[in-house]
Amino acid sequence: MSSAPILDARGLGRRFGGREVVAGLSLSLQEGQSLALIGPNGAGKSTTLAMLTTALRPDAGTAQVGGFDVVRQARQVRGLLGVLFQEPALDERMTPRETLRLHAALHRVPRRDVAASVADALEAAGLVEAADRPIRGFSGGMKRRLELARALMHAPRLLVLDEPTLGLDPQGRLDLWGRIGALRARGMAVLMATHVLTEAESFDRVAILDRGRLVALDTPEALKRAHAGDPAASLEDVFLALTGRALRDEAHPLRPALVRRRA
Ligand SMILES: Nc1ncnc2c1ncn2[C@@H]1O[C@H](COP(=O)(O)OP(=O)(O)OP(=O)(O)O)[C@@H](O)[C@H]1O
Repeated sequence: MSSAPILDARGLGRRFGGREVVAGLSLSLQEGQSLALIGPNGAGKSTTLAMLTTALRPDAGTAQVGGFDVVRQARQVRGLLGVLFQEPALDERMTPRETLRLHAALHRVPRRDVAASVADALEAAGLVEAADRPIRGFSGGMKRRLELARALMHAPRLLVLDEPTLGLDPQGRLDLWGRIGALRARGMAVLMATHVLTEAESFDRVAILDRGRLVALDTPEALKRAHAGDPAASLEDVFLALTGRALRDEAHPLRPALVRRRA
């Protein structure tokens, strides 16, 4: 049981309006490992994460988290996941304390533990002083820290991040990376989709997605050796070698994904 993967997806697929957006996608992740999903806009990264986190029903294949099926056992799956979506998901009229209390209630944290667990999360997020102020006036970095602390409150076994540093200033990015790095060092499994290839470099394995298909999956070093012929190459070079197209390293501020509503 201990060697069972925390995440196991086989032949996952999804269509929108007859168009295959994700096709035949298989990947797995062991406890304590990290996997970065990279690919250009529209490659299917967010759709993949939405299926793996039970937000979207796959129309082909299967996926399990901790041995639970993402479609038939969605509630158990959600209990094992901490998720940071691409688009901030906070009610800005609420305060951090209210937000964390609500999360504790939704995840059935025992009543006697709620105050301590909210206090720990506020401390971890560096939001003790701002705990009772409406989120509305917070910086992007403060909101992200709150979302991360909330995602970790129910001690998830797998943290799923969709473009976690999108929209953050350099200091906010650095701060968030420090936090995610510390979690990885403590053995939390992390699955992340990103455009920022330098952020994927430090992950145990990198999956390259292009037009909904997995084109390579290996350690960053092995990908560079095999596809760019040079261990000093960048993941950008690997993507270019595999697809013949460049992949921009910078997150675009006006990406359509930010304004699109997912069905
Ligand atoms: N609800 C939807 N309805 C119709 N098409 C969709 C929907 N969601 C995603 N798509 C389409 O599926 C394709 C993959 O989108 P997805 O958001 O998964 O890609 P991505 O790799 O995450 O890109 P980005 O980095 O821009 O978010 C895109 O062409 C997108 O327009």
